[in-house]
Amino acid sequence: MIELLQIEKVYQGAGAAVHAIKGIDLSVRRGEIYGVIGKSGAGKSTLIRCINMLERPTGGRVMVDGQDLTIMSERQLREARKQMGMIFQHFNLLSSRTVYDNIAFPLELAGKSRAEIEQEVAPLLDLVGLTDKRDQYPAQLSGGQKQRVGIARALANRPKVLLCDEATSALDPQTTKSILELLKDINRKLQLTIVLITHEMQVIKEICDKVAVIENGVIIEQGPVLDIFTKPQSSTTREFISAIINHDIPAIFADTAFSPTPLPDSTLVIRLSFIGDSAEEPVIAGLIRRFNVDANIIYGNVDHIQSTPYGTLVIEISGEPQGIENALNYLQARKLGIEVIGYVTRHDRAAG
Ligand SMILES: Nc1ncnc2c1ncn2[C@@H]1O[C@H](COP(=O)(O)OP(=O)(O)OP(=O)(O)O)[C@@H](O)[C@H]1O
Repeated sequence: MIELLQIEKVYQGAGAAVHAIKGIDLSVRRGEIYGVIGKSGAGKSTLIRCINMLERPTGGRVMVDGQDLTIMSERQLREARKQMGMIFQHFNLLSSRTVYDNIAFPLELAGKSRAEIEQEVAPLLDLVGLTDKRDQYPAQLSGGQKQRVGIARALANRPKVLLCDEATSALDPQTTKSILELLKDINRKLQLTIVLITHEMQVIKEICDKVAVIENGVIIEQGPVLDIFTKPQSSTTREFISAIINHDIPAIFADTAFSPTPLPDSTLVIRLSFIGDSAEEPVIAGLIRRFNVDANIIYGNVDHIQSTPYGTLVIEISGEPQGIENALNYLQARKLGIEVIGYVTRHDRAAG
């Protein structure tokens, strides 16, 4: 549905030029919810604004539904933009217009009649749960209600894509949850493709199918949310995830020197990630029974990414060297995420 190919964006200001986006490729399938996460200044806003050409990339191509937006005239672009609704952190509602008239605004611009507008707006009010607020003004609404108006307005032209620019960043956690649920709901009901940018991993965890991590104008990691959460590759990604899942080495190992290979009289510390049904399997019990080793759980956590259960366990396996190797091979042969943290001698372990 959306293909970004080698997108570049250089801002030429009065001072030095800012290279905000450096050769980004991104592919979003129809019906997908794709999240882009990054720290302040990483280039998120620039990137999402390149998708609807609010910001013109200085290089690369933007393909939406098979059309190349970068070669369009302003007139063609105005037409193409109708396929893409957008919502904003600070809602950007017109304060002098009622809820109804805010949602009606894009339809008025499109030259629709009063009757046509009523026919379109009424179901949108219903969809976002604001039918009883239709005649109120933005100042009379809560933040969550304002964003619902923003969503309804963004959907007025029946777009295929919804772009969300930090849409929940100004909202409290409870309201954030309800807005994310609404986005998920319209994604399903309307087969809408959603691209969102955020600096909160919780948002990605709640509703996204895929995620890209952006840093200094470059995508440093991308893939299905479950994969990125259970096998983060970069320190930035780990940092984002650590807000929700603890991927750090437990504190008791803080000063421990780990060896990548077995040492005389050492134990093995590993991190296991479970996804889906295997989260329920009694893996540790099996390990102890089969290989005559001991497994000491140092850290454990079970959570859900949307409806999929996943867990992380840090365990220390001790026993005869051959038993430990057999246990590791057994775990690696199963559909579990395994990360070998390292071998540690019992002596170091006691000191740590
Ligand atoms: N209009 C502009 N002119 C010059 N530089 C800009 C402009 N807009 C953004 N930048 C610069 O481009 C870089 C990326 O900014 P951008 O707003 O895309 O990041 P962001 O990840 O959305 O950050 P935030 O979360 O703080 O909004 C930053 O260095 C920023 O200062």
